[in-house]
Amino acid sequence: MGDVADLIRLTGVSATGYHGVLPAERRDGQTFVADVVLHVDTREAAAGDRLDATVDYASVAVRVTEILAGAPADLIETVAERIAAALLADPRVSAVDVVLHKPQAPIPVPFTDVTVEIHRDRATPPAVPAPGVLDLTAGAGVPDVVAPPVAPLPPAPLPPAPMPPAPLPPAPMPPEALAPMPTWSPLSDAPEPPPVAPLPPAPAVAVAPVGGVAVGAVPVGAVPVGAVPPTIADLVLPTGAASSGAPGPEVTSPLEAGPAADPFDVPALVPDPLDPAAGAPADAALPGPGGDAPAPRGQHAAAPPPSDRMDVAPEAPVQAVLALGSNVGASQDTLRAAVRALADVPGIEVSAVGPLARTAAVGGPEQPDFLNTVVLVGTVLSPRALLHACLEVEAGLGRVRAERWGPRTLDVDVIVHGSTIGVTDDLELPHPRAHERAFVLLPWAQVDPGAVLPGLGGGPVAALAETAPDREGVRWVNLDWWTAG
Ligand SMILES: Nc1ncnc2c1ncn2[C@@H]1O[C@H](COP(=O)(O)OP(=O)(O)OP(=O)(O)O)[C@@H](O)[C@H]1O
Ligand SMILES: Nc1nc2c(c(=O)[nH]1)N=C(CO)CN2
Repeated sequence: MGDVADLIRLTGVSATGYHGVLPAERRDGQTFVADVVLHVDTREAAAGDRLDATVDYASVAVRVTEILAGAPADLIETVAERIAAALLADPRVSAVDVVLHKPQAPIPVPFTDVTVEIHRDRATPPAVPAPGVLDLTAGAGVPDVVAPPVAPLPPAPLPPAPMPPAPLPPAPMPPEALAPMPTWSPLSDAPEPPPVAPLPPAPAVAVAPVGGVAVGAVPVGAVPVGAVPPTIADLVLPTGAASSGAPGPEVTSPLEAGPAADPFDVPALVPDPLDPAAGAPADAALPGPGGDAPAPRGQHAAAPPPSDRMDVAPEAPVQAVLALGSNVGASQDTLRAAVRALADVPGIEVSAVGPLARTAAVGGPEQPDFLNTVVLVGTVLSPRALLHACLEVEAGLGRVRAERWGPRTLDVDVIVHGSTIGVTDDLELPHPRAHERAFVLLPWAQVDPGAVLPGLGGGPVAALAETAPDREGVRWVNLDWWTAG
């Protein structure tokens, strides 16, 4: 058998794992990808056309995934060795080649990938026992960190713009092998984990009304086992399905909408103070400390005139886009709480929630990756009132402003408010850096593929996302985190 040069090659098997020496790697996880080559004499299987006489590549893929998502190791060398050991445990395999990729490794300069590549055979056996053998020895293999209790699925690779449905992970596994992803628990890494029942498929429409949606404590990076990522079309809110109360604004591209339906339409930027319909001052629309409703429309004629265009409240709801980010604490829970808090603000109707992206930090000191998403809202608040609502939500969830672009529990930026374009001391619209931030543009383009960023440097959001310098640092963590939670 050893002299036969038959090879079974399996490439691109990926899973989120918790390997690495940095605490953030142990806490947040990242994508690991394995390519394996099995040296197997395939003649007997071919002659009899018998699967049982060869190595079932689907089982190999599942086993590799278990190891990638399994007990954390400091080194990818160790993970590669474990894979080699597990595959060589099959006596029909005379040798294995393993390439282990860590494309999101914390390397402080641009890079594409880092790999280790090993060859093991009967003469050069693996340096570690196969996981499962290892785990039977007292104390061995017990991970020293607490990782999410649910094994995360590999993040969906970024779809090429302009946004076809996100492809499934590349492993060529049959459906029955895909559904029961192994569960890894920090307390036991049992050699043969019981199969996990797949959840029902993800709902057809991933964008949910906010009111009344149950909030589950989903750990960062976790995707419900068996959940099928929604298609991009699923992520686009059907008009009118947005809010729990009055119909929400249309969430369509200004390119697609006719002039009368332009979601970026706002009244004149500098309203006639004598015209009561022209706009309310920011404070009238801001929720009070007790959550007061904004001033009823038509009752603000006596209010002082707006101080600048950012205080002009639109007559009818306009669409605004808010970008949310977090890289301190239980980020996914924080983002979930933030969306709910925004939805609770009088004058804001959340109409769509974007997918969750894990993104390398842009600017600032060295810091952990962010979780980012965008939220589309319809609002009757003025731009400044909307900003203040965002700042209050940040503060309510514990944000402390320390250093610029430093780590933060929660950041909520106003990206656009209707068609408002302007710069004041405290607010610039559109957000001055949105056009170059893939961590904003990619989730936005996912949830509204036809979106257009107005203003200088603006353009179709999907196209801007394609050239944004931080694009390579963005990975989908969870396409339906909002509805699946
Ligand atoms: N479009 C905008 N959205 C949010 N804040 C803005 C905007 N334009 C100006 N600001 C001002 O920026 C101030 C600082 O915001 P913040 O601390 O969130 O900045 P940052 O998130 O660290 O950096 P960046 O603005 O690059 O995202 C806010 O208090 C607000 O007054
Ligand atoms: N990846 C990422 N990088 C950032 C982010 C963010 O939300 N995500 N926010 C910043 C300031 O708002 C600065 N840098």
